Amino acid sequence: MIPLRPESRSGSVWMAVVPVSYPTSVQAAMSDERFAGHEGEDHAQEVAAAAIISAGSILLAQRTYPEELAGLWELPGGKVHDGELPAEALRRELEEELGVTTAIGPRIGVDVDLAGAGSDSERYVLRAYLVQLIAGEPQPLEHAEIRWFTVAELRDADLVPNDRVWVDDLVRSMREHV
Ligand SMILES: Nc1nc2c([nH]c(=O)n2[C@H]2C[C@H](O)[C@@H](COP(=O)(O)OP(=O)(O)OP(=O)(O)O)O2)c(=O)[nH]1
Repeated sequence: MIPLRPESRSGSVWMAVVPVSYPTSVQAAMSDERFAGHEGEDHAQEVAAAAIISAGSILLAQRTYPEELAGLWELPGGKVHDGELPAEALRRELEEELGVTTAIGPRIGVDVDLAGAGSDSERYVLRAYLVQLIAGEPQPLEHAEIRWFTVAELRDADLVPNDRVWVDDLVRSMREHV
């Protein structure tokens, strides 16, 4: 069985979570990303990843491919398609990968350059967003497994290499959402 929401341990209530409104400045910054970089040759496609944090734990997903990443843990998410906003793409990916409805919040951590993430010659940049679960019970629809990690477990986890730079930022957010 998949360990589900960490609140089942603490007994606190999850189902009452409602979408949050983010400040206009945050929304504007997120919208602007669709147009960022289109001027020059330096344009990078985005991979959007979700930091789903609750009761001091974070939901990670175990990759099945490619071979060098199989078995490692990542934030669920995926590539932003042409014409999509990052938040739209992330909501779509989380519906596809976990079967949940989500609200996408502000960015967390630094941008990570992904060398050769695609089969094409595109450059990719990986970005993480704080995300709230709105409806549905997360399921591993496209991953080997999903699991809630405590701070200690996250520090010890076999993360995909690119995500390791985010650990301190994730821990800070986990401590704010206890
Ligand atoms: N989703 C996700 N991808 C990550 C993370 N860290 C990291 O290096 N990546 C890399 C792995 C992949 O090279 C790329 C994202 O690919 P993906 O396979 O998740 O995205 P996707 O579903 O849209 O792509 P595709 O397989 O359909 O082409 O970013 C992370 O935390 N989450």
